[in-house]
Amino acid sequence: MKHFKESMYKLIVETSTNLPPDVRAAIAKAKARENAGTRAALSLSTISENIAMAEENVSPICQDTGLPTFLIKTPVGANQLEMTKAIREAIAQATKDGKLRPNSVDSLTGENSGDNLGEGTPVIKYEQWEKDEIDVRLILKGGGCENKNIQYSLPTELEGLGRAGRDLDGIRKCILHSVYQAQGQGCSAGFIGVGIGGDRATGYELAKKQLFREVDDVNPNPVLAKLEEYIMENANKLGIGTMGFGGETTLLGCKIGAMNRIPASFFVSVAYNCWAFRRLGVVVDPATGEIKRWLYKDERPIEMEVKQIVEEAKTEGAREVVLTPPITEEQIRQLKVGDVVIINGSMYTGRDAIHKYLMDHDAPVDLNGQVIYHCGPVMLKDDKGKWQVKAAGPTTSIREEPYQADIIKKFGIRAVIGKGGMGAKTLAGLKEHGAVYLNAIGGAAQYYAKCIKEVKGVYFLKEFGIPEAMWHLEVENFAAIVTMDAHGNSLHEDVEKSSLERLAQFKDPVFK
Ligand SMILES: O=C(O)C[C@H](O)C(=O)O
Ligand code: SF4
Repeated sequence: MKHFKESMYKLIVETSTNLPPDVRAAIAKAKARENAGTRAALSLSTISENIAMAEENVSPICQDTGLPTFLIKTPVGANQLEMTKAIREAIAQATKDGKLRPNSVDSLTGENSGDNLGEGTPVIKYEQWEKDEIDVRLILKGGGCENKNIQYSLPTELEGLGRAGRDLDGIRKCILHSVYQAQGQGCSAGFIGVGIGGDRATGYELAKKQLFREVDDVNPNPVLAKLEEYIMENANKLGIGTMGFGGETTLLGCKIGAMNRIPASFFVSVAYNCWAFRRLGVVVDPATGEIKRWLYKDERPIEMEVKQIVEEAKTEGAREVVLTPPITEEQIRQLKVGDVVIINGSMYTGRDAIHKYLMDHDAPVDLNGQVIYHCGPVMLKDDKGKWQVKAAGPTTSIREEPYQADIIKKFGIRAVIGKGGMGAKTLAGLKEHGAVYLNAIGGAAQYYAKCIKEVKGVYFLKEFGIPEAMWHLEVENFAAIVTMDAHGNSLHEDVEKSSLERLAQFKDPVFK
C-alpha cells in the first residue's frame, strides 16, 4: 500500500477541480433548454466557463470544497487504520496546496484547524466486500447546498401541496416541495438524493448515498424509477431556474432509495447538491495502493458543447452599468432589477463572522460607499509572501439577513454581492439607505478569481481564519446582476411567489 496516500491525493485534487462527465453532460443539456440571452442561459454559460477554467488551472471549481466524504469498499482484512491515516495526510497536503479550502471549524470556539482535519472531518465510511480491490469514492459537498437538505416526517402539511400522507403520493409531494424550498440558494440547478424510510440519521445517510449514483442510471426498482422520472419532469416546471433567476431547468438529477422503517416513523430525507457536484472515485490495487482505474469517468462527447456555450456567453441584452467604489447614493438609485453591474476597484469580503462582529464593533476600514462581497475564498501565500486568490465565488447571503440592513446603515455600504438573495428586512434596508443587492453566480469561483487583480490587505485572519477573514480585493470587470434594488423590487421574492403558485398545480394525487 506504498502508493495509497499518493492515490488519495490524486483523487482529492481531481474531485475538487474536474467535474465528472455525467455532471457536465447534465449541465450542457440544461443549457440547451434555455433560451439564448436569458439570465438562466447567461448563468449556465458562466458555470460552463468556470468548469473549463477549473480543469485548466487545476484549481477548485468552487471555493467551498465542502466536507470531504469518502465511501470505501475494501477486501476483508484490509488495514483500515492505515488507510485512514493516509487519507488524512492527503487531505492536509491538498489543503496546503490550495486544492481544498481549510474548512474544518471547531463548533464551540470557532477556530479553523487550518488543514481540514478535526473531530468528524473528513468523513470516512468503510464497507467490506468479497472482491480483491479497494473502491474509494469521494464527494465534496459544499455548505450552501447542505443547508438546503430537508427531512419530512409523514404525515405532514406542505405549503402549496396540502396534506402529504404516508404513501407514495405523500413521498412525491415531499420531494417536489424539497426542490421548491431550496429555491436558488443551494446553487441551483441541483441534484437531489432521496432516502425513504430509516430513522433520522440513516434516512439522510441513504439520501446521500444516492448521490454516488450516476446521473443517468436507471433505478432497478420500477416504482422508484417511475417516481424519479416524474420528479425530473415536473420539478423542472417550477420555474426557479439556475441560481433562482427563473428558467427552464431547476433540477439536474433525482435519485431515490428506500429502506424499511419502524411503524411509528416515516421519514423522507432529501440531500440537495449544487450544480458543482464534485463526485469521483478510483479502484485501487490493495497490494501497491496504486490507482487501477477511475470511476465516473466515461468518455462523452461533450467538450464541443462546453466550448460552444462559452462562445454564446455574451448574448444578454441587459443594461450594463460600470461602478467604481466609492459609489454614490445617486448611482445606486438609478439601478433596477435585471441590470448587470460591472465593478472596478475595491471590494471587501465579509461573511458570517464579520457580519456578527460588525454589529457591535467598528470596521477596520472606512466602508462608506463601498462594496461588501459575501465570499470565503481559497487563498495561498506565494514565495514572496503575497496572497494569491485560488478560488473566490459568492456564499449564500441569507445567513446574513439578521445583520445586513443594520450594517448597511451603520457603515454606509452601497452594494452587497452574494448569491441566493436576501429577505424582507434587507430589502427594506436597501430602499431606506440607498443600496443594492447584486447576485453573482454561485460556484463560479475560478471565473471570479480571475477578476481579482490584487489582494490589498486582510483583516481578522488570525481571529476568524481564511474563509471568514475580511479580504480587501482589487477587482476588474467583476460582473453581477441586480436582483434586489433600492426601490423595493426583488427578483427572489418574485420567483419564490411564482414558484409557489406553480407548485400548487401538483396538489392532486398522482400515485394512488
Ligand atoms: O462557504 C462557501 O464559500 C459557500 C457555501 O458553499 C454556500 O453555498 O453558501
Ligand atoms: S457556493 Fe454553491 S456551488 Fe459552491 S459549494 Fe456552495 S452551494 Fe455548492
